[in-house]
Amino acid sequence: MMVPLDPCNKPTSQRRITEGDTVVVYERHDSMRAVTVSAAGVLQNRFGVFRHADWLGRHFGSKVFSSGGVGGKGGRKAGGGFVHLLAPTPLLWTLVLSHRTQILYIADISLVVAYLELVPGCVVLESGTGSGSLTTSLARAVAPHGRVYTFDFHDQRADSAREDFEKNGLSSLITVAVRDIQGEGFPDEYSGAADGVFLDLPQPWLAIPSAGTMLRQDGVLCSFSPCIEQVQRACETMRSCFTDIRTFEILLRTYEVHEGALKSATANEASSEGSSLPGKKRKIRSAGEALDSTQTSSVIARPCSTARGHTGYLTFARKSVHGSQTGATEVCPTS
Ligand SMILES: C[S@@+](CC[C@H](N)C(=O)[O-])C[C@H]1O[C@@H](n2cnc3c(N)ncnc32)[C@H](O)[C@@H]1O
Repeated sequence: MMVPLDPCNKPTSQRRITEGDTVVVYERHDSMRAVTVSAAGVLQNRFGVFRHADWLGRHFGSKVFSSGGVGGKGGRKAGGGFVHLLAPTPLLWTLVLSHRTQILYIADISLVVAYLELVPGCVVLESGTGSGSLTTSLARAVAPHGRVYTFDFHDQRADSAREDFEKNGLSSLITVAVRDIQGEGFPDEYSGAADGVFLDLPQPWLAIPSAGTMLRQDGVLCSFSPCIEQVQRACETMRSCFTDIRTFEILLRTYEVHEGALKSATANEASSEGSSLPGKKRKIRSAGEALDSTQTSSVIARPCSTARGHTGYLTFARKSVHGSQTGATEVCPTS
């Protein structure tokens, strides 16, 4: 049985792994992969050899040890490598899915879900489907009674996305169709029925009039574009039947959190080291410094040296009763 991402199913803590489930094998935050569990399956990684048979019946979230370090089911011997077996939530799925296209990541996805005001029961139209990264989070937001209708003009991408949704138990929430949305617009049958429309297309301005027709009054459109020229052109088109047009760029700063030996220091010294929690007295240690009696082990958070930079611009607009603004459109950062 597959493990649905549908949040209305049992909480992850109550679910046990069975044959055919997709699990996210987690080594660390930047090293994980999706694995389909089969009784005869074996996973080999830098931590050793893991037999899927040892995973069956365990709760999602379990820590499991490699065969070399396993003493019976669930047992542990010193030196055995381990991984965690996590349920494929939309967040994790975005990190492990196979990239058939560029995808949206969780920072942009979070803003999309919030700004489209998605709640259970909503109807969302999306194009293009791409690798289904955003679609998976849209589905969770509208579950259990809502629906995501997603369109891509590329047959194979549509097929692969459909297979992924099926595997993740999302078929009841997502319909995938092949259609040239820039050329033909969204199907008439959804006219006025969409609570939200999302576009990740090379020429979104071609699909915006159709998006306006699909949205219910007050519904929200979002267009994702990597280039500001595309944003400018999309905004110009939106002005005829949308209001409250706003563009955002999300630049995410992540921190590495790890344990280390620390030396006594004042708050000022600590902030010059780039530590978080300003104003609190804490202990720090420079690299290579020897341990002394003032040092303790503590958790350190530092900004990652490689931060993910620009992904794209998210432009949101609300369908208005009386659109048709005049004048030129200019997109520039607010001060
Ligand atoms: C960047 S990908 C979308 C990625 C997606 N947002 C995700 O998070 O996985 C853009 C997709 O738009 C599709 N596409 C491009 N032009 C299209 C059109 N005219 N109609 C429908 N889909 C189109 C492409 O085939 C591609 O799969």
